[in-house]
Amino acid sequence: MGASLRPVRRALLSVSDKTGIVEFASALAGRGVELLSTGGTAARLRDAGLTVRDVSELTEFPEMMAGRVKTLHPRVHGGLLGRRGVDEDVMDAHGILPIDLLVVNLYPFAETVARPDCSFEDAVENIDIGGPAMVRAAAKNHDGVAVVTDPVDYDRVLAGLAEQDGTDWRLRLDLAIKAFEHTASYDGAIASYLGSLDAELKPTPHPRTLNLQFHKLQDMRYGENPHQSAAFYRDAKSDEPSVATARQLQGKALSYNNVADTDAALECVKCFEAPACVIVKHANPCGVAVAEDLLTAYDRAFACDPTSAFGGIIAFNRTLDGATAAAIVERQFVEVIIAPDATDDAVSAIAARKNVRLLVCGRWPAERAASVDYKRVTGGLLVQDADLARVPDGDLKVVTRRAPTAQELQDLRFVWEVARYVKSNAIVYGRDSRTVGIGAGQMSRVWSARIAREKAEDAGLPVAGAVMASDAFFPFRDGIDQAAEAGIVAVIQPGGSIRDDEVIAAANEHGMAMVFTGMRHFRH
Ligand SMILES: NC(=O)c1ncn([C@@H]2O[C@H](COP(=O)(O)O)[C@@H](O)[C@H]2O)c1NC=O
Repeated sequence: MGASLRPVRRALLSVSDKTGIVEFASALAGRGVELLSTGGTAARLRDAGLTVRDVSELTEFPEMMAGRVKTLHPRVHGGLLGRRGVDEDVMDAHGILPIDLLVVNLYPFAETVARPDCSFEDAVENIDIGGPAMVRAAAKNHDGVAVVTDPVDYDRVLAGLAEQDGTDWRLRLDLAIKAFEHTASYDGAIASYLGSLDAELKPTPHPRTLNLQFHKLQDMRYGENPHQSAAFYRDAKSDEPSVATARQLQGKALSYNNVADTDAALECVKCFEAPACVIVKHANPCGVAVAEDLLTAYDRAFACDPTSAFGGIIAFNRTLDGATAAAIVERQFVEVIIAPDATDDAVSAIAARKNVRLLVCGRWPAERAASVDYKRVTGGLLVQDADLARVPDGDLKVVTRRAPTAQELQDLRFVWEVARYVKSNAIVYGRDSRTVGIGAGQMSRVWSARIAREKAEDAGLPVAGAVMASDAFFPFRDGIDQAAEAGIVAVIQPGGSIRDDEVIAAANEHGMAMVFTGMRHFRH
C-alpha cells in the first residue's frame, strides 16, 4: 500500500465530453493547481477566463496529424509514470514535471459507431490513442497520481482536496480501478465493432470475440444452492427497467433464485398492455391473468394454482396499489413483489411483512427494445436475440373448418403470450384472459398437456370451454385428443409438423378451432 495523501500541484485536463470541466478546473485553479491542457479543452478553459498551459508548450512539439499525436511524449508520460520518491533525479535530468491529477475522457467511439450513418473512416478516427495511454499510465501510478475519467467524480476529488488538501490513496486506487474498467470497456467496444464487420465493412450482429462488461450489484449469500458462491451483475449497457435496475423498497437481500424468478415474472408481465399479474415459481409462471384492475388480475392469477403460488414471485405491469398489496400479504407467503411503482398505501401494507422484498422498476416502453440472451454451456456461451417477436394478427392462419370466435381468439392470443414464458414443452390452458392450467418443462408434449389438465382440475377451474396454447407443433394427434376430452375448444400452435394433416383432422373431428402462428416459442 502506498502513501496515503498526495498534494495536487499540477493537473492535466484533456476531455472530449466537456461537461462540468470549466467548473472543475476553476475549483482546481482556486486551490492554486497549475492547469495543463490539450487544444480544445485548453480553448474552453481560456474562454472561461482560466490560465492554462498548453501541453504543446510542455512537450515542445505541436499537436499534429489532426490530433493523432498530442500527448504521446515522455514529458507527459514521465510526469504521469514517474515514481514519487524514486524517479525525481531522472525527471529533473529530463525536464519532466510531475503531474498529480489527470482528467481525461476519451473520443466517443461507442456513440460514433451507434450512429446509423457512421462510416468506417469516422469509426477509426474516433479510436482514442493518447487518452487511454495517459489513463493507463496514471492508473498504474495511482500511488502518486489521481485519474478521473468520468465527470461524476469531479465532486469526489474536490471534496477530498477541500477536506485533506490532497488525494487519498483509497480514492486514487478506486479511481484507478474505474479507469482500467473504462479502458477495458473502450477497447472492448473497438474490438467488437471491428470484429463484427463483413467483407463490405458493414457491422454484423455477432463479433468474432465477445466483449461484455457487467458491474457487480451485490454479492449473494449463496447461489442456486447453499454450497455455491454467487454474485449479481448488471449489464453496463442496459438501462431497460428490469430486475437488475429495480430499486428495492424493503425486505431481505435478493437471493440468486429470487433474481432469476423475478426476471421470469417481470419479463412475462411486460407482454400485456391491460393490468396484469404473473406469479412465478421456479422459473415458470404458475398463474397469469389480465383484468380491469390489478386486484382482480392477482385474484385470478392466484386461483390458477394456489399451491404453487405459495412462496412465489409476483410481478405486475401497473403501480401496485394498497388493496392489492394487502390482499397478497393477507393471503399468501410471497418472496418478491415487483411492479413499475408502488403507492404509499401499498408500501405500508407490505411493511407488515418485513421479509417480503418489494421492488419497483419504473415503467417500460410499449415497444420492447431488441436485446440479446446468453446461455452458458461448459466451455462456451450461446448467444441469441431475445424472443420478443410477435405474430401479427394477419399472420395467424385458421387451419380448421371452424374459426375461433372473437372471445376464443382473444383467449388464444393471451395463452400464446404466456406460453412464450413457460419452459418447453409448454402447454397453457386459459379462459377469459386467465390461465386455468399450465404444464411446463416436460420431455414430452403430451405429458405437459396432461399436467395442464390435472392442474386445472386440482384448482377447481373448469377446462370445458377453455383454449390451449402449445409452444411448438404437436407431433401427433394425441395431444389434441386429450385436450378435447378435457373440454378444450380452441388451440393455438406454430404448426409445421409432418403430421399437421393428422393433427388438423383430429381438431376437426372434435369441432375445435385451431390457429397456426408459424412461429415457435421454445424456452429451455
Ligand atoms: N493523440 C493524443 O496524443 C491524444 N491525447 C489526448 N487525446 C484525446 O483528445 C481529447 C481532447 O482533445 P481536445 O482537448 O483537443 O478537445 C480527449 O478525448 C483525449 O483523450 C488524444 N487524442 C487521440 O488519441
